[in-house]
Amino acid sequence: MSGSIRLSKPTTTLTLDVPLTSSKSESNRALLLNELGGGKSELKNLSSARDTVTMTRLLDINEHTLDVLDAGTVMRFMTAYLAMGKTERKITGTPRMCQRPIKLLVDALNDLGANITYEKEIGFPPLLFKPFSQQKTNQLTIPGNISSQYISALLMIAPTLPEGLTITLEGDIYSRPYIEMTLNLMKHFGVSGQFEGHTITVAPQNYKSNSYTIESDWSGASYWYSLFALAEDAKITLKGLREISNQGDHAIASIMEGLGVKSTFDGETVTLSRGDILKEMTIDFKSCPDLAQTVMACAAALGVNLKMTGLESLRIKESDRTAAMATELAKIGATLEEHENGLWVLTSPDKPQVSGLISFDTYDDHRMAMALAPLSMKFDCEIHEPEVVVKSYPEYWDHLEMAGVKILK
Ligand SMILES: O=C(O)C1=C[C@@H](OP(=O)(O)O)[C@@H](O)[C@H](O)C1
Ligand SMILES: C=C(OP(=O)(O)O)C(=O)O
Repeated sequence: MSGSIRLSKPTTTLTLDVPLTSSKSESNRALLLNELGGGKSELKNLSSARDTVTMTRLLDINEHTLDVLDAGTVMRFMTAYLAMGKTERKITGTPRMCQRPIKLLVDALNDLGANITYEKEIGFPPLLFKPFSQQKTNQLTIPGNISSQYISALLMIAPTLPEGLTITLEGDIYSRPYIEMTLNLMKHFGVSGQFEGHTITVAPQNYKSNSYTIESDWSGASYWYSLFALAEDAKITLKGLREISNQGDHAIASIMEGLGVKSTFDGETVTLSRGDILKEMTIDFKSCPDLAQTVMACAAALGVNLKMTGLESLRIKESDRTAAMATELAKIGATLEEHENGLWVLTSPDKPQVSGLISFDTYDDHRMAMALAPLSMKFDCEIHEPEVVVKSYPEYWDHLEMAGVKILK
């Protein structure tokens, strides 16, 4: 694929009839839980996402230095796993990964009895591991509003500790559905934990083998909701999605009702249909931060204004996502501004004044590329570095093409 691709809208009905990729969040948990349980579980429908390919590869090899590339879950989950190990190891990642904070998790693991140090800057990868000595405490306190991945990582290793673990979450709990996904999958593999108020307790227990079929990716499905909302004519059926899902991003189904998309569930299939579009929406993304870019781009193109909260964690993801979206959506005349107390306001143009090709940058961030691509239903678009999508949805451009989007490579 070249340095950029050009997208233009289909000349016939936009039609998707192939399965989505499956969830990298579920896949990466299932892989680690299987490893902790002796590696005998049958995991079906693992994601093709590079983050999952990386997780599989790193659990398989026995090398000193592990490179997670740009996969946040792999960095955080493997850090907890390696911290419990008996050998000296190192973990590193892309330059951006080495700017994503990890001190809260490292401090928590060191309090437990791990021996982790920083190779370069304190608080950031690369990390160096010496063998775990012995459990020093079974009580930890950690802020709940920075990254749920720290909490998921600690929970998954918790039952393997001789004294188990109680984690108290301080402050607001962000990305809570991801913590619940972790506990639900732990339960599937034979380990129970109690989440009451701000406290999660996991007693010492053994993981057991079990088979598990990974669900399709609701975050990946969000782009199809946006494509549907913006297309003149579309017929979209999304497969392998559960109405009662482990993934908090199934919230896209209710959010998109305000942007004119209704969902009808039938077994594991969701069919999209048209509804009314609101003029303005107020949305809290605290539980579903990965949906924010999709919803902002779609709303901007539909002329819907948004008042948003829960966007704090977007700054420390693959890119500084709020800054990146402000820059890119300005290209269709929308403004995204931060107000007091964590409020963000998207002011969308009534009729975007766009002439000619819009050229979108993607900031090494898969979700920038995937969230902006649906704008091609309304404008001719160019997407730079389209290969970034491999992180979570490698088939994205192929699926768009199959659905009828014209792609010039
Ligand atoms: O645990 C997970 O699988 C994830 C948790 C979320 O991160 P934060 O908890 O850091 O918000 C989410 O943004 C990420 O894509 C996947
Ligand atoms: C934030 C994301 O992933 P991670 O933190 O696992 O890199 C994402 O997929 O949007």
